[in-house]
Amino acid sequence: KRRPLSRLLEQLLRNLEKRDPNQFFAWPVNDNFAPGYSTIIRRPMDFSTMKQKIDDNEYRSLNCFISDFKLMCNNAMKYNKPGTVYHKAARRLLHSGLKQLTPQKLRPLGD
Ligand SMILES: NC(=O)c1ccc2nc(N)sc2c1
Repeated sequence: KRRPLSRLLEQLLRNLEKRDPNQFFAWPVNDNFAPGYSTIIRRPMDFSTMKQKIDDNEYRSLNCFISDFKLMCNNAMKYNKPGTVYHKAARRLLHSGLKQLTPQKLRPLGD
């Protein structure tokens, strides 16, 4: 917790979770309610797993954290057909979440 990166990531995670009011991304997707999920999605990811990785100091950088966030959203856009509530929620979460994670001022300097 004391590590500066952990504190930052925990704050960012809380903000991302607020953008998922239906909690579609709160827990690992279960094959029982998502038929064939584990055969279609090779690398599952969800907010609870990201929280555990923060607590276990598994993220070495903000970029690693952002990669897991993108993975989680892209998994949902792969498994769920366009037009479904899940696909729409994933696309919306990805775009609004990235705006928070990579605002212009945070982007590396350069062209
Ligand atoms: N994150 C997801 O892809 C996701 C979440 C919840 C859910 N519930 C279903 N019946 S399919 C499904 C997919």
